[in-house]
Amino acid sequence: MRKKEAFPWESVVLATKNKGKIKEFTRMFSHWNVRVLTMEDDLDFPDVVEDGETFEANARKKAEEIMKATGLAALADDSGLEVAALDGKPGVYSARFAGEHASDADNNAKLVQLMKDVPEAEREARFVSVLALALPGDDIILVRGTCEGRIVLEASGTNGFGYDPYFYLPEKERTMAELAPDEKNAVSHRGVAVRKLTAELAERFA
Ligand SMILES: O=c1nc[nH]c2c1ncn2[C@H]1C[C@H](O)[C@@H](COP(=O)(O)OP(=O)(O)OP(=O)(O)O)O1
Ligand SMILES: [Mg+2]
Repeated sequence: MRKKEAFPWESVVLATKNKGKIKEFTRMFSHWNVRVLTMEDDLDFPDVVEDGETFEANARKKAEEIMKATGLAALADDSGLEVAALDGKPGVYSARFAGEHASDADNNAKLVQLMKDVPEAEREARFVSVLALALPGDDIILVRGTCEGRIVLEASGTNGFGYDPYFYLPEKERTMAELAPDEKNAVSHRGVAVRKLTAELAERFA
């Protein structure tokens, strides 16, 4: 059996309302020595306004507010898609690209609309995930993971969430939504960030 990763607290609460993220974190933390709680557990879970201009600012805000409300170590993820031909958009506005209450389908439709006249060779994009782990007290750890790919105009695959069906990974010759959960975690922005967080915790709390 795989050795459990050390975690300095007994529990961690996932400071997110995104079911796709919850699935991915739960899977990645299954070999951590920690109890993972979510908004489904009976916790005080306030709505956090994401008004920061950077992934770091929003991740920090989500983690700190949920840590304060629950009294538990809280892990937040602020993530999104940066498209080169769109000057890095939608970036921190990825969840609200097509409007305040936009669905993944609405956001993807807007992406395809804006990308359809961009030559295929110029469709580079990257996913970014910034994780903030707010520890009880004032301590906070921030890490950033990225994943490079290309935008495609036709959806492929049904795994994952968000922009995954339109995000093609040249080295895998598949979209993110065509990868199995463990394959996604091995290459994704979120997977990269989780491994950085593991290393940081090992260094600080060895
Ligand atoms: O692996 C991913 N695969 C596809 N799309 C992704 C991914 N990671 C982030 N994304 C997109 C979804 C959403 O449009 C935005 C995140 O927005 P973001 O505010 O961080 O998350 P959210 O509002 O869904 O949940 P919450 O803030 O409660 O964590 O980027
Ligand atoms: Mg959000």
